[in-house]
Amino acid sequence: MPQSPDNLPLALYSAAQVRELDARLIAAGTPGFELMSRAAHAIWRALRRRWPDAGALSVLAGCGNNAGDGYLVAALALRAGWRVQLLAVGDPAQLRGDAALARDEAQAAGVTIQPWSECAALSGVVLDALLGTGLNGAVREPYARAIRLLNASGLPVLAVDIPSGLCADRGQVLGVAVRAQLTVTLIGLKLGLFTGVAPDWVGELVFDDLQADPALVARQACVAQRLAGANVPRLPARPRGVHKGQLGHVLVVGGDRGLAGAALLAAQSALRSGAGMVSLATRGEHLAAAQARIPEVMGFAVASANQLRSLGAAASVWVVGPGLGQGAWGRSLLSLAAITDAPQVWDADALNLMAAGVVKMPGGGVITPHPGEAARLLGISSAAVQADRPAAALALARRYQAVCVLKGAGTLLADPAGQLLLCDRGHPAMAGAGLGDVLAGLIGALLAQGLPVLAAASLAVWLHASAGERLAEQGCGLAASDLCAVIRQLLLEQSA
Ligand SMILES: NC(=O)C1=CN([C@@H]2O[C@H](COP(=O)(O)OP(=O)(O)OC[C@H]3O[C@@H](n4cnc5c(N)ncnc54)[C@H](O)[C@@H]3O)[C@@H](O)[C@H]2O)[C@H](O)CC1
Ligand SMILES: [K+]
Repeated sequence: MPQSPDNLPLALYSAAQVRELDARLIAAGTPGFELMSRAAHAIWRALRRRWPDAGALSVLAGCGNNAGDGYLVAALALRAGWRVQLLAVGDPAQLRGDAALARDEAQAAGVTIQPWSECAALSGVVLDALLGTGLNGAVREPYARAIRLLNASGLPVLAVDIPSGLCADRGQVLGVAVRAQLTVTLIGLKLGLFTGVAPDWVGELVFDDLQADPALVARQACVAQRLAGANVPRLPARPRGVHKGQLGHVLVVGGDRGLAGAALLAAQSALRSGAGMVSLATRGEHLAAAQARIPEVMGFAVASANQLRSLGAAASVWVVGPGLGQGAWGRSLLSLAAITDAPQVWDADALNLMAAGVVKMPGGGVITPHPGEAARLLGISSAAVQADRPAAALALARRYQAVCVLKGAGTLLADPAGQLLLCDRGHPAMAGAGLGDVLAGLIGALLAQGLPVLAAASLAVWLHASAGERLAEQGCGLAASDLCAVIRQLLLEQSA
């Protein structure tokens, strides 16, 4: 069965770190060619599991060790009775070291090496053994042409280690990339397989550690960690005698005229996620709706910062921004938040006003930008944010001395010290209105219940993405109130 996200390792590496790991394993006594042979067997197992009756394999081979993996898979397939064609996009004479050995072993097994050409007829399953972690820039010809023709062929593709053309560090397409149905990645997970645009190019992901010594792997520095398994924080167990006063008081500030829903969703989320008390500071005209929808929430009509002051003093956590708007009312309330010591979560228009230089969040809180808000906060384009999401998240965490939750497929969390976490749960159906408000309220509730800032943001992101995934896979709509209910269910499951 394909590995579920929780079966994958937690460490995410850069291309350079995986090369370091390769070198460490070789230095520790495992020959590079042995690693390559193990890689080939892992790829061949995954290929037969996914396409057991294909019977035919076309290998597109480059000139590095990624190609070496491909040559050895071609030999395994031929020995298993499959029809095999190996098309060399680069000059096979350029192969060096282990890759040259692999080429020679393939030829000895009867594999015929044909030069790739535009009119080469591919058939069966195609093995992308063109480029791996050695990709060093936009894909050059003739590799680019070969990749375009492969993508246009509609044939099933297994990518060796990483789809050719996808940057192993940032998950960006460098000119052109192979769109794979299955990627078999080796020795270490690359960050670029989970961030940027990778989820649309990698397909099903299978990992094989090539029997690497776990103690040696544990010593290898990584660039990020996945939020999964042991890495997902948990709320402290509640003593039987606990009362709501010990579970924090979240103050949600937002809901300008016509924008009440966002603030209500944030308040509802904070309440459903276990905060002891939740207050909503909003426009007076919204109070009736707020009380009707969530009677447990204490609603307060505030017209200016002065009316917010006493309310704010009673709160242990502020969630500022949902439906705040960027007018005088929102600016007035935000100016008080900016001088408040309580831990804060700034979202939506609070971030836009901060990007405009109106105010700055006190350090030590959480900012939750989507790529557009992140772009405004960094003064760059959204495309630039998406082109290097890890760098954007880390830059925002440093600039605002806050935990940055950079939302989107493969949500990233960065802290000012440079720690980077990635959540690979979620679902495309989550790209909708209101879900950011639910996340902001959820982070506030977990902060209010005593989790440290990064832990609260991490658990919230994981719960939010897992709940969205569970609802979407059940074919349910993603109404924010349904999401709150599943988040509560997940919290109960976690504490069971
Ligand atoms: N023992 C090991 O090291 C193992 C490695 N594994 C596989 O090896 C690749 C990494 O191999 P490497 O030789 O470092 O690089 P690549 O094969 O990815 O590519 C180098 C090759 O590609 C050409 N090239 C680089 N950039 C471009 C570009 N922009 N356009 C065109 N061509 C480019 C370059 O000239 C070289 O010819 C790793 O991914 C694994 O698949 C084994 O899996 C495990 C053992
Ligand atoms: K590849």
